Amino acid sequence: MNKQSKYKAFRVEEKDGNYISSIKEIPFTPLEKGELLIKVHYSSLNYKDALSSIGNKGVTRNYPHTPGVDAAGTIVSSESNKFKVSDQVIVTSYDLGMNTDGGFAQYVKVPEDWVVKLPENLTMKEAMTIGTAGLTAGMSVLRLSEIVKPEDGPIIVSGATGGVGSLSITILKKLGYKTVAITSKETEIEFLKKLGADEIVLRKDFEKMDKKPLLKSRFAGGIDTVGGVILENIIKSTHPMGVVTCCGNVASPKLDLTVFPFILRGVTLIGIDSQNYPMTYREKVWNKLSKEWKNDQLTEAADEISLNELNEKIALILKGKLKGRTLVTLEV
Ligand SMILES: C=CC(=O)SCCNC(=O)CCNC(=O)[C@H](O)C(C)(C)COP(=O)(O)OP(=O)(O)OC[C@H]1O[C@@H](n2cnc3c(N)ncnc32)[C@H](O)[C@@H]1OP(=O)(O)O
Ligand SMILES: NC(=O)C1=CN([C@@H]2O[C@H](COP(=O)(O)OP(=O)(O)OC[C@H]3O[C@@H](n4cnc5c(N)ncnc54)[C@H](O)[C@@H]3O)[C@@H](O)[C@H]2O)C=CC1
Repeated sequence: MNKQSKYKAFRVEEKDGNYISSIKEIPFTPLEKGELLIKVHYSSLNYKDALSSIGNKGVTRNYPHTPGVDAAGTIVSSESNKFKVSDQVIVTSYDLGMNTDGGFAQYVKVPEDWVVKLPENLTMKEAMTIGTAGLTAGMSVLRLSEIVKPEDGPIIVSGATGGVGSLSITILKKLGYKTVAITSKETEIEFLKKLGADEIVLRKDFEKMDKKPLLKSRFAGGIDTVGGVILENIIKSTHPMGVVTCCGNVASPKLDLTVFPFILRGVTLIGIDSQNYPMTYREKVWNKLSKEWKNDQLTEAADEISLNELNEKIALILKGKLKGRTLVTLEV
């Protein structure tokens, strides 16, 4: 690698409290022991990247910064004993795209401990169609399936047209669960049915605040990606001994609940944290995503954009207007 050379990145800068993004040329910095330099072929857009790009200090403390919690690429330089030059790898979460420059760039520099070998049955493009959203969906379904089985009843999924929601529906379908998808997008009902949703519930009918501590029990479980009143209503509508996973806060980080769903119905609430998910489980989920959970439909439906188009898509994801997955190609 020529020390003088630079690489392109989608860079967010802070100017007088405003956060401005543009494509910049960044100089390479030397690798430390245990680090890898990866030439990124694909990244993908996750909600967290949008938060990073608008200056959410809970995600990124210091700017200038390159967002992108996902990257798939080829190792071009290695100071690691675990990986060698030419290995094809995936990096998702840990600190990538948060306070470490992320995947919206032609190169990323990461510690070896964050890296997963690309599973045999996945291309880099497929891996990034899955990305952090798919890993989170996989973790959610895996945890849920340890407690409730398909014969226990339907599973409700919120934020169903989004990255985590849509991938959750496809995995649940593969495992034989009946699914109920919550969406505000009446135009996407066919999309959700094609993914495998058995029933659609409109968001406006599910986000009404109800002071009652329990609602009629309707679902064996839930995969919630939005938080707030929708998560409250899912928990209050879950069957005895059912389970709800919680990973997101696009609607709200708040929960206003009583203990009754937990102590009168034995409902379990499971928090999902993909960022620090241990490597052993991470590899297990990636292997399932590459084999029995693999879904070609979403790969085909994914939108593919370049770094130049990121700003436009970030504005849409923040408004809840994106559907499925958005791949970012760094291939030239
Ligand atoms: C792909 C994944 C996702 O999409 S996750 C969802 C998107 N992410 C977010 O919305 C992040 C939101 N985070 C925040 O808004 C803030 O971090 C906060 C409100 C949760 C906390 O901010 P605050 O300023 O109140 O906390 P401190 O920085 O003072 O920290 C307090 C305490 O918590 C620990 N902590 C902070 N952030 C995290 C984190 N992301 N994961 C785990 N732990 C966290 C922090 O280390 C402090 O503990 P201490 O023992 O004192 O070090
Ligand atoms: N805990 C973890 O490890 C992870 C958490 N997340 C979180 O999960 C959530 C979903 O992430 P993605 O699927 O990447 O985002 P996304 O933008 O692709 O999907 C969000 C979905 O929620 C819907 N939505 C938006 N605003 C809403 C509202 N007010 N009420 C109800 N629905 C609303 C959108 O229409 C969309 O269908 C985000 O909060 C993200 O930060 C994502 C990945 C990992």
